[in-house]
Amino acid sequence: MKKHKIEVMIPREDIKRKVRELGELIEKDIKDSDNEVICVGLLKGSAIFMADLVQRIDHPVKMDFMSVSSYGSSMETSGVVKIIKDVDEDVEGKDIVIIEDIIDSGLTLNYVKKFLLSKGAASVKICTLLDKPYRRKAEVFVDYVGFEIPNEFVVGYGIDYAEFYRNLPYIGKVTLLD
Ligand SMILES: O=P(O)(O)OC[C@H]1O[C@H](OP(=O)(O)OP(=O)(O)O)[C@H](O)[C@@H]1O
Ligand code: HPA
Repeated sequence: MKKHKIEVMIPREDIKRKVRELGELIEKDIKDSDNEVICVGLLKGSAIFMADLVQRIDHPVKMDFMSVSSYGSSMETSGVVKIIKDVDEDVEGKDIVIIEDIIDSGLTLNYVKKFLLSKGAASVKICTLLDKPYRRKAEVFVDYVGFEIPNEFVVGYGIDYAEFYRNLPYIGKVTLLD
């Protein structure tokens, strides 16, 4: 790992408040659906966000996880998305809410949304804690966004730099030092 420093970008109290708001929004949208609702977290980045968010949804939902990889270096995505672990649940006829930590190029969510629709999901919505809209390579409609952030490399609350820092309770900005 290169020499770097980390500064707080979004403190834990702001994340807490936002997670509560997102949970309420999702609850409002799903509570009248006759379909089963499955929250699908994308590993590993969404794990902490997902765990907090589902507790803020006052409606019975299932939890499932997918693992997808976009090959690349520790700070860049390559554009090639591959499914490492599929959902366990049958998604046919279900309402899916994909839970993601961050959207950057959009390639991951674009691919996963199409994949779940191709398996017969009745609807697929997307909830991301962070949105970096500046480097989109694929169009994705995001239904629920926590924070729009500048084009900085961030870590914490599930998000990693070379697999470290997922355990930080806040979102931090990484600056490389020379
Ligand atoms: O919009 P994109 O450019 O596709 O980038 C976003 C994806 O990249 C990161 O995942 P990563 O592949 O690093 O896996 P991780 O969740 O295990 O950290 C992040 O968690 C998103 O899933
Ligand atoms: O800012 C980021 N941090 C960590 N992983 C990422 N994947 C896309 N953007 C980021």
